[in-house]
Amino acid sequence: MTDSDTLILVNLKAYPCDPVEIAETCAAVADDTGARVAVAPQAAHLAAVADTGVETWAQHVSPVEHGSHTGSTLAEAVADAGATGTLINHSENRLKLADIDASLAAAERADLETCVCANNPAQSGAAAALGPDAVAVEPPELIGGDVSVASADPAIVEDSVAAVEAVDADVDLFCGAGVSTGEDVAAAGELGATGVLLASGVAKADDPEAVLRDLVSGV
Ligand SMILES: O=C(CO)COP(=O)(O)O
Repeated sequence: MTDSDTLILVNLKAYPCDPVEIAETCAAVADDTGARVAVAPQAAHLAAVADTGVETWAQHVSPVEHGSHTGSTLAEAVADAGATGTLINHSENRLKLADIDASLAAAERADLETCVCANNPAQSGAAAALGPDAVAVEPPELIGGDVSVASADPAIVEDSVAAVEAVDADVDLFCGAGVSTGEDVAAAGELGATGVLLASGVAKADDPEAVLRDLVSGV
């Protein structure tokens, strides 16, 4: 990838890492290099992560408005905590079609950038039809593994780029699963992705800063 707008989105899932330490590292690497690096922590950590100055995303927003929705993740609350974007329909938090649509509406109401996750090219095209800012294709069988989607199954990325482009050329295509090196980021870019999602490569790393510096070298 050669575009400094390329997004490297670090999803901390529910890993037992220090979200603020990782956020500070991401902010420092982004400042030093001009790369776009964002962190998606647990909802309860959003404000602390956003306070570091790093671009902050939620992992999910609920398909609800203000009201009687105990246990929900309200888009407006996520935005108040400092998030500027949100994942929707992650492989580990799948939603029904109508709920993806309503979560997108909630995120848009709160002025959050949106990325809907998908398993494969057909789902990528379907997700694009709902009008998010981006779709992220992440084959579930490669999530958490050592081999990047871009090398294990490049056709999934290329076909998803084409499927999204055919539906709405304004929607970006990101990819994820097994991404952990600058080479992986560069390979994703060559296939047409304009961002990567990753988790274990940073959240479980002994030296997250070294991994992040390598990752941004592929932008
Ligand atoms: O699910 C992912 C990011 O949202 C990918 O996870 P890994 O980077 O651990 O494969």
